[in-house]
Amino acid sequence: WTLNDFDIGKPLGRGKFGHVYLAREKRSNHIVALKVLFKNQLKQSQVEHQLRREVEIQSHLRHPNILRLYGYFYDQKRVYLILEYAAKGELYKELQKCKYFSERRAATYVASLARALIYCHGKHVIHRDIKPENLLVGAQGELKIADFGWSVHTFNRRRTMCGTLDYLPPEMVESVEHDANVDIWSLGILCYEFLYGVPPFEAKEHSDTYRRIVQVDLKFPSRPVVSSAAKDLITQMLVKDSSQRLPLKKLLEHPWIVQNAD
Ligand SMILES: CC(C)CCNC(=O)Cn1cc(-c2ccc3c(-c4nc5ccccc5[nH]4)n[nH]c3c2)cn1
Repeated sequence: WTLNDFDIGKPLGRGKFGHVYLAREKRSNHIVALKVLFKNQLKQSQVEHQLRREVEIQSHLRHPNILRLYGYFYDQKRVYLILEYAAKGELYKELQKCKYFSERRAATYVASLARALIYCHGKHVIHRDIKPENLLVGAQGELKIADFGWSVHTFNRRRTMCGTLDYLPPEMVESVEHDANVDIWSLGILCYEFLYGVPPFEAKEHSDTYRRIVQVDLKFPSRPVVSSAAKDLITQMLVKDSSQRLPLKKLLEHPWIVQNAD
């Protein structure tokens, strides 16, 4: 591929992804999202090898709820990622607009994310960074894990935690090694945020958020009204001991998911 294979359209997202443009591949008229990364920026942050590894992983992941990486190419100064275009944009904008989701919508999203994570874990890929900012919505309203987090992961390794801590499980906050069960925790956080509009351990100061996470200081507000089945599921996912968290396969059999997910 080269840049000449594409007609470039409007910028997507708000530049927080770096530069991502709507683009159309000329021969097939296929619409894609073209992400442009500057080589000198990659060099500065020593992420070239990480990027190559992420590209390698992502190009082998084929799942309806994981945003496709179709390919990549580069020129003198830039690396271009040819990504799937998600017609309905960023999920968190939708969440901000309607404050919180219905139980049916939340359960449908959680079930599709659980299936995507089961697929990833089956391929020994973990920590798909599933906070709302990393989720896009396809033309049929289906969720797509876009995993912008690859750069956040990398920088996190080199710098103190930046951005929100809300999604980090105790083992990561206490920076002990983590396994696929971190994704169960993050999905529990996401499920809570879908239903209440805010993550469970949110606090003004990072230090307070840390403390609430490691103490699993889980409280359910009285508003909005949420079913006890939903609260039961969240309680089984937000468990400090990662080996005691509800396995994703069991999540798909939980009454709240069975009764509410489409
Ligand atoms: C290193 C590598 C393999 C990771 C690959 N993943 C990324 O680079 C993550 N990433 C995805 C994007 C991205 C951003 C926005 C979109 C969109 C999109 N559709 C929209 C519709 C309306 C409004 C905004 C939209 N953005 N579709 N696909 C996208 C893809 C940006 N970075």
